[in-house]
Amino acid sequence: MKLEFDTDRELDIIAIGRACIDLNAVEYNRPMEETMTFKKYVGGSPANIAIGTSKLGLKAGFIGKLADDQHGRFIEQYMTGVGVDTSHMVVDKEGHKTGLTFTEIKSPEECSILMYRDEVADLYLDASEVSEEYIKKAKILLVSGTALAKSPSREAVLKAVQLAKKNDVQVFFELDYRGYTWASPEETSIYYTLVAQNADVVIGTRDEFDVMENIENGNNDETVNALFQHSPKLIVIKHGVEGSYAYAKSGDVFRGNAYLTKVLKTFGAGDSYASAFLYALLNGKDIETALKYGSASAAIVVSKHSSSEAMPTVKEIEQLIAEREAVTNQ
Ligand SMILES: Nc1ncnc2c1ncn2[C@@H]1O[C@H](COP(=O)(O)OP(=O)(O)OP(=O)(O)O)[C@@H](O)[C@H]1O
Ligand SMILES: O=C(O)C[C@@H](O)[C@H](O)C(=O)CO
Repeated sequence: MKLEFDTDRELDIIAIGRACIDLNAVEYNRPMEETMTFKKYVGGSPANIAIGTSKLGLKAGFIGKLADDQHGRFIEQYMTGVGVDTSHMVVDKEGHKTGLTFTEIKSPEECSILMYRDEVADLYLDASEVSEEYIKKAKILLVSGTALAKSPSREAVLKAVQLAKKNDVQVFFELDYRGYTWASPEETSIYYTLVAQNADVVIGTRDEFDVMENIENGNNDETVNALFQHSPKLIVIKHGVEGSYAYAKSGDVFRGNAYLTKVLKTFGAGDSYASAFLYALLNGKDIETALKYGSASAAIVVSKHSSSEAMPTVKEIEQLIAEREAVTNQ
């Protein structure tokens, strides 16, 4: 099964949401309390996906709000440098700051993030800063769930979704749940459900779908059956190193296996997976193949230090898939 896209568009994907800074522990395999040095990268799930898809040769754009400071300028320069169209990244004029994420790498299995996101510029994106002319240039609008956490960013995203639907831009919703910015589980569930029901494709971890449904230990079949009553035609549910499942509205279910690797840290897996999954779908690959691209891309990123800078090339992804298939076929 393949997804069809309008080929007559200037951009492949526009991501909307946060572009921030990751500060990744340089001395890893120790707790944050003992970590003295951090390396700076661009971060924020939708920014990572825009960077990842751009490195794979897609034409990616971004809608977001940056702080009017050195960090904001670093993000804009980095994203432009890797080929992302930053023409719709607006600069905040009210003194809001860049979101920071410190990452703790205690061991390859035990990683966590510590977010500083009070009064961050990205959540001040205003609906008036979302342009229909820009959105209609894209094949895909990629929405990050965290951008729904607070107004005015929430309304900006809802407007972007409305404009995408009006202009036949496919809406991909990455649940991307970061508890820190949300007021309550009920509020998250309401906005996640609203956007998921209006999306064409929904991607998230099992835990994130539980957040959407405001339940514990949810069941994939029940989740997808409920969403298939609405707009979605494809739903991807990720289970970490256990792999992922893609459910199509037709009833087909595809399994994506993780590629085991020497893991340095686990964060960045989801964003690299989404980038390569999108790349493969946009390049006419079937869903089974797209799952392999996503898993291979994630395996490469979890073996490296960053999320954004470590995003692989198509050649690296295809090489990893070919190597693993050669071993399996022996
Ligand atoms: N330890 C691992 N080794 C190899 N591949 C992995 C590992 N963890 C995750 N992956 C791959 O990445 C995909 C997405 O991972 P996961 O379900 O952890 O997403 P996520 O929670 O959104 O990621 P993140 O930690 O970046 O938020 C998995 O389906 C799998 O293919
Ligand atoms: O999404 C974030 O804001 C932080 C990311 O940039 C970080 O690299 C990560 O956790 C990716 O999963």
